[in-house]
Amino acid sequence: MFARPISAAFRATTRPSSSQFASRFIQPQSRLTPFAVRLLSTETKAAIDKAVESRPVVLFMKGTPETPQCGFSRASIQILGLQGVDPEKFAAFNVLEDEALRAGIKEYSEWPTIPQLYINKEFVGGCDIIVAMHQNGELAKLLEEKKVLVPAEGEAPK
Ligand SMILES: N[C@@H](CCC(=O)N[C@@H](CS)C(=O)NCC(=O)O)C(=O)O
Ligand code: FES
Repeated sequence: MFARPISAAFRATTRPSSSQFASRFIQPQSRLTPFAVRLLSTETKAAIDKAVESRPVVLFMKGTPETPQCGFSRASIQILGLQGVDPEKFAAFNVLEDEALRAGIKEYSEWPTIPQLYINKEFVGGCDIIVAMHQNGELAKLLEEKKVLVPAEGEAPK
């Protein structure tokens, strides 16, 4: 399932009524507050939960696997391809299609940048981590363990 956009779902669920609108934006008590301001709405969180659960391997990226719009997303998708991730077990979500997703995923994962990789609903990391895990063999081990690779010829499908 490559590049199935969830922007429609986001648009449908994140438009607030005027009364909801104010409550989405909690003002910090002071400029020195140690706590981050929470912007992630329940609706956006639910939509991201759904995206993360949609397939075993999920990449939030800029652009699509066929046409990445950033080198970090391109490198990440290339590595998943090189590793032999089964397209049936993979979904990509284009954050450039939805501002709520682009902002929301950063808070959801507590990670400030795109791309972001999830495997079996667990956040793995961004591009640097994907590259490092690709180089040190950890990614191959993880993908094998989670049975998300295209079966080798002659191997029974998992
Ligand atoms: N070092 C990062 C590189 C990714 C990165 O720096 N992404 C930037 C530029 S594409 C980003 O997402 N900035 C925030 C944004 O564009 O919303 C990683 O390991 O993933
Ligand atoms: S879009 Fe400029 S570095 Fe990713």
